[in-house]
Amino acid sequence: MTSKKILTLVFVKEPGKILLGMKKRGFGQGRWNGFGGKVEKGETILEGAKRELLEESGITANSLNRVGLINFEFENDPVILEVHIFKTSDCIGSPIETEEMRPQWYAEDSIPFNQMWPDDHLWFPYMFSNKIFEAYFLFKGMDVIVSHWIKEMKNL
Ligand SMILES: Cc1cc(-c2ccco2)c2oc(N)nc2c1
Repeated sequence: MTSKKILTLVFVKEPGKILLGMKKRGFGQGRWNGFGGKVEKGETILEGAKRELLEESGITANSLNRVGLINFEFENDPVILEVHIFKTSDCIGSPIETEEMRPQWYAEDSIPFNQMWPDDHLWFPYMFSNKIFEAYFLFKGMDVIVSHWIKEMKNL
């Protein structure tokens, strides 16, 4: 019997560069990623994404664009992570380090994929080319992708 945990990921974009955060503790610690986390009771997924971006980076998004939906499954784990991916270039504030994340800008052509989740290099091209996508990844542990698919969508 599987269950779903809904999470968000927000990527802040400026021409030619992307803001990533080094996760300082908890799930995904030691990897660069977007900003996000759980969706709380009583908030929409969009509201949760904006809240997590502000909490983790100090940045306020005036608007977010939905770019992808990824389901992550782990072998021998009934909880599937349903991760809603957003992108924004319409923000207020400069990134600050928080307890959760250490922010850093990266040029689009020098993203530290070797210090990120192993799926990222597979779907980042969809995000950069403004292709809305849906994806599924089956993990064995935290580092090995057993199987996956990615498909471009007209909308989510
Ligand atoms: C298995 C997995 C989980 C996440 C995640 C957790 C919280 C938000 O996202 C990932 O994020 C990325 N980029 N790859 C990921 C793989």
